[in-house]
Amino acid sequence: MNIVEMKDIIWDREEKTVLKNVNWTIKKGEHWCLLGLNGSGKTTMLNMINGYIWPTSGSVSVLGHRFGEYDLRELRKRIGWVSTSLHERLYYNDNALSIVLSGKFASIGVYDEIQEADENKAITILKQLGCEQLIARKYGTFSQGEKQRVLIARALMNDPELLILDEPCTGLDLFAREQVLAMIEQLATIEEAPTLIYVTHHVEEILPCFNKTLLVKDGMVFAEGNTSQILNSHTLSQFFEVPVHIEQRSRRNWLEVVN
Ligand SMILES: Nc1ncnc2c1ncn2[C@@H]1O[C@H](COP(=O)(O)OP(=O)(O)OP(=O)(O)O)[C@@H](O)[C@H]1O
Repeated sequence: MNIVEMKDIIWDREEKTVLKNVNWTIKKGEHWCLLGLNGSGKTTMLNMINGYIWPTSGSVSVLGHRFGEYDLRELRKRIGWVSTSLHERLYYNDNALSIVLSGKFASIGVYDEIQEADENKAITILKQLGCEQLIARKYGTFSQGEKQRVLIARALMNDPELLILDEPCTGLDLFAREQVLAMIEQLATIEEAPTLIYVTHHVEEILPCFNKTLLVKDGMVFAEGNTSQILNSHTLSQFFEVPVHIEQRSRRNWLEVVN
C-alpha cells in the first residue's frame, strides 16, 4: 500500500491552473521534504492530501483509500497535521494538555469524554517532546517555538500513520528552530514512526531523516527522488533560477547564492 498516490493531478481555479499534472507517490518507509518557493503549490497539494480540496482531474489516494470511496473524517484521524494556520483556530485559554487531547478527535476543542488513559497518553507525549513545563499553562502565553512543539504533540495523539508538517519552523529563532528540528529527527527514528511530509522554503531545514525530496515549481514537480541526488548545486541553480552553491555540513545542507 502506498501512503499517498497523486496521479495526473490538475487543479484549476478561476483563470489559473494551480496544479499542472502533478504525479507523486509516497511509499512506507519514506520521509519526504517538499521544497518550493512562495505560491508554488505546496499548501494546495497538502490540502488535497487531507481531502479539503478535490482535483479538477486526476486521482488521489491516501493510506490506501481512493478519495470518494472512504469517509474523509475517519481518514483525517489517521493523518497528523501541523500548520501555523492552526494557531489562530486554537483557544487562547486552553492549556497544553487540552490542546493535545483535542488531537484525539481531530477537532479544535475537546467535546467528547476524556478517559484517564487519554490524559496519561497526552502527558507522556508532552514529556517525550520536552514540554513538561507547559502542561498546565495557557496556549496563548506560549512562545512560537513552544506552540509548534505543542502542535506536534497534538498531532501525535492519534498515532497518525502520516504526519504533515507545513513549515513548522516559520517565525522561530535559530534555537527554537533547532529544538523543533531535533524533535522531528527524534520522532523519525522511533519504531512505528509515522511517514513524514515536511514542507519548507529552506534547504538547511532538510534533516538527514528526509530521504526523499520533491521540488515544486509553478504548480509542477520540478524534480523528485533521493534527497542526496536532488540537493546539488546544478539542480538547485536551475530550480531557483540563480546560481547557488550547496554544501553539506553535519549531515545538513547549506545553500549560498553565488555572485
Ligand atoms: N482557492 C484558490 N483560488 C485561487 N487561487 C488559489 C487558491 N488557492 C491557492 N491559489 C493560488 O495557487 C498558487 C499556489 O498556492 P499555494 O498556497 O499552494 O502555494 P505554496 O507553495 O504553499 O506557497 P507558500 O509557500 O507561500 O505558502 C498561488 O498562486 C495561490 O494564489
